[in-house]
Order: sequence, then C-alpha cells, then structure tokens
Amino acid sequence: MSSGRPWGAYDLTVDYGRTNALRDVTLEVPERQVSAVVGGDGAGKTTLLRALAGAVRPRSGTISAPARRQIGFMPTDTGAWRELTVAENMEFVGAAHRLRGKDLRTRRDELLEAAGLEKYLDRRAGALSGGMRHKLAFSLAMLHKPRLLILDEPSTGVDPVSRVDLWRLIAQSAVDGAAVAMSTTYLDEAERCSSVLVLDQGRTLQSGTPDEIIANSPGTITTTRKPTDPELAWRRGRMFHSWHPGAAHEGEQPISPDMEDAVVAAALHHLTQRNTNGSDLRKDAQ
Ligand SMILES: Nc1ncnc2c1ncn2[C@@H]1O[C@H](COP(=O)(O)OP(=O)(O)OP(=O)(O)O)[C@@H](O)[C@H]1O
Repeated sequence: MSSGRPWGAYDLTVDYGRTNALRDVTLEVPERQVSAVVGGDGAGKTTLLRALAGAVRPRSGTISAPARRQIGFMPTDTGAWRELTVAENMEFVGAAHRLRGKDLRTRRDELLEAAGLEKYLDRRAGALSGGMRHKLAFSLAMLHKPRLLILDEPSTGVDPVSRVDLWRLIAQSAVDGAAVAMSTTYLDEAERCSSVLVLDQGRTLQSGTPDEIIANSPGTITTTRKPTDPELAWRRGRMFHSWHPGAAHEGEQPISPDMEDAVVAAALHHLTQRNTNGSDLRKDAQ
C-alpha cells in the first residue's frame, strides 16, 4: 500500500472534455471492508470506480491502488462473454492472468461452487439467468484473488434471491482479505457496507459510516399519508416521508431516518441550498 493510507481515490477531479464528472471526491477503500458509492444517474459512480481501476486519468488528485494484476473489476454490463460457456469464460480470463491447468480448475470450482454455478459449466453465459450471469461475472473478477475488487452496480437488475447470494459472495471476499469498492443504487445494500460515499452531480453529498450518515441527516423527516409539499416528499410503502429544512409542521410526526431517508434528505438539503444561493446571486446581480 503506497504512503501508508488505504487504497482509494483522494481529492479526485475528473473531466471529460468540458464535462466535469467529479470534483474533489475522496473514497477510501480499506482492506477487509466493503466501501459503497451511491448516487443517482450521472452522479459520477462509474467514473470514480474506473479511475480507481486506472482506466480514467484524473485532472487532479491521487489514486492509491495495487498493481493492475492485483485488481479485479466487474463492469455494469456484467463482464461475462455471452457466446462463451461458463467454463470457457473462466479459461479465457484465467489465461489473461496466466492461470491454467490444475490451479485454474481448483480456483474455478471453488468460486463456481460458492456462486451455485458448478452445474452450469457447459452452458453459454448468454443462456444463464440475469442473476446467474452477475454471479459468473463476479467469479471472473475474483478469479485471480485480487487485493482490490471493484464492482460497478453488481446487483442492478438482479432478482431479490440472487441479490442475497451475490451480497454473500461480496461480503465473503472482504472477510477473506480483499478491499472492496462497489457502487449501488440499493440503499439497503449500502447500509450494510463499512462506509458510504453519497455522490450528486460529481460532488460529495455525504460520506462516512452508515450510522454517521444517518446521524448527520439534515432537517427533520416526518411520515404522512398526504404530503403538504410533494416536491419535498417521497413514497415509502403506503406512506410518504417528507423533509423539512427545520422543525416539523404542526400535527406531523417526526421519525428516525434510515439510510434511504438520510440520502434523500441530504439531496433535498443540497438542492434547496443551491436554489437559495442561486436566488441570492440573482438578487446580487440586479
Ligand atoms: N466518456 C464520457 N464522455 C463524456 N462524458 C461522460 C463520459 N462518461 C461519463 N460522462 C459524464 O460524466 C458524468 C458522470 O457519469 P458516470 O457514468 O460516472 O455517472 P454514474 O453515476 O455512473 O451514472 P449512471 O448510474 O447513470 O451510469 C455524467 O455527466 C456523464 O454524462
């Protein structure tokens, strides 16, 4: 590990031409932990993970990562070759890591057994279910026992049962010693990670342990059947949760936020501040 600090991206700024994709973003990825990146479309999650893998050159900031051959990467579009069988996928990736013969077979069988795919060696990846294909892609990323494992939305589009299986594999890889960085759109998954970075339009909205993010939730959250301000409300099951910059309205019941509430509250807080600053700027300009 370089300079004694955990693997990770530090004060990273990335531009694509004129588009600023990340600004001064830091993600620490300690060994034996799962570090999550969450955020909406275009927040910068993929850019951050690709920069960590050395595939994107930042404008400024530093990346602390092991050598390429010690990194495992699972891209959003799964990373398995649909036309190849499960066994051929394993051989193909194994060859890239100079893993062959008995060593490859032993590692392959260990991973496929953990993923519940040992019966499908001769099935084309394109003929596997979505969840199975994600588990295959995860096994491919893990084949060479990487020290840093980078997973871009590994469970998006995966059915709830396969998500549980996938999560078990991810958690086990951290227990076995890997440093894991993953992006996710599922906040219940993020809540189980050691640390969470919340991105919005390339900026850090919140970062810390799930407990810290929940404790730092700005304003007050209430639960109601009919929100007074729909723009500051979101559906939770049959009810709505509403965010208030200050205290709750009279008659509304404040609740203790969970991760989803805390992330939405942080985004709404950021948005209202930006709008307020924008109108102040407009006033100044008059
Ligand atoms: N190759 C590229 N060229 C130009 N702009 C890009 C490129 N890749 C990403 N961007 C832009 O950079 C920003 C961050 O994109 P990124 O894909 O990192 O976000 P994301 O959080 O992964 O989003 P999503 O979940 O929608 O994939 C977006 O504004 C996106 O349009």
